[in-house]
Amino acid sequence: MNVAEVTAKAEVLLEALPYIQDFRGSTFVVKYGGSFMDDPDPTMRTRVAADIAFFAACGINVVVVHGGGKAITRAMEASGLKANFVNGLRVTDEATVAVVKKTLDEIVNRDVCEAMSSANAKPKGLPGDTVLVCEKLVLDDEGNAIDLGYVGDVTEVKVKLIKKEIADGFVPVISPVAEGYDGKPYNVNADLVAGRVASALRARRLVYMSDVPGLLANPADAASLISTLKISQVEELKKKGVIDKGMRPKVASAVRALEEGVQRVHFIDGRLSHSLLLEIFTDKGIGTEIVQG
Ligand SMILES: Nc1ncnc2c1ncn2[C@@H]1O[C@H](COP(=O)(O)OP(=O)(O)O)[C@@H](O)[C@H]1O
Ligand SMILES: CC(=O)N[C@@H](CCC(=O)OP(=O)(O)O)C(=O)O
Repeated sequence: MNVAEVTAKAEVLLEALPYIQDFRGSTFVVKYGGSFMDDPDPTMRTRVAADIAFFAACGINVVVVHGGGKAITRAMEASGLKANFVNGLRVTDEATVAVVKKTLDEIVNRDVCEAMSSANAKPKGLPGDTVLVCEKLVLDDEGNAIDLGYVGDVTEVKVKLIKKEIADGFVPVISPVAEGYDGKPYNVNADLVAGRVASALRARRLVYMSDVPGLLANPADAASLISTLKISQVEELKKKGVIDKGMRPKVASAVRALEEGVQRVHFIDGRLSHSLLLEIFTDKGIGTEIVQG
């Protein structure tokens, strides 16, 4: 390696220094997206896990919430059940919620923890219904009455239990299931869980990783990235159909988290090598940042 190459490497490290100094002791919540986790290339998951290990080594308290929508749909099909979504949320009857819980806790959570262990990130898998309480979801994101079956809306995050794991040096890895007031497990959209967990922990950063570069003005055109989205622009983009499908719960929970005190919310592409590190530790982010205003 010549001097210029060595210097360039040092410069990259130094660019991260003020961020590392500033973020030490802060809490980040990372939504480990369902879609990109499904990629057949396992190195994708390992790279994200390495980024999380990097944060943890810098003294940042990372909490992971994972999805698993595609894995659930596959497991439903294998059981002869048909997946059906309303505004990005899965219609969940009694047979479906059993498949959801089994798939998330026994397959996806284990996979995420394995990827993190291989990057020495010290994961601690937490079935969501051990740390999240919910009521049945009865209103959609427009305030209209809705009945999706066993779909919950998180009302309590057991912050003490999560903080205890962090204090013991673990990265909590939470599945998107919550315990209802009837003691039964409910299916909760993972983006909504990530937002509620971030608010409850007063996180400094909430990062949603998915399989798109961020929020796109035209979902069919990857080059149409909206770098900064103000809360005041959300309604219009919803009316135009730009914020649709899986983006609806993502944007709704991002807005709510900001209103509840989370400092910044990012949407980034989990398929892109080390997008998490680049978004947080460099001067120019790469995805969509959602801000107050
Ligand atoms: N304006 C938009 N920009 C980007 N993606 C969009 C947009 N509108 C809808 N989407 C869809 O949202 C999906 C991401 O949400 P979701 O399926 O819930 O992903 P994940 O499971 O990774 O959280 C994208 O794959 C895309 O199909
Ligand atoms: C109520 C609801 O829709 N729950 C989601 C939970 C998993 C999830 O959100 O996974 P992704 O992040 O991969 O989409 C579902 O059943 O698909």
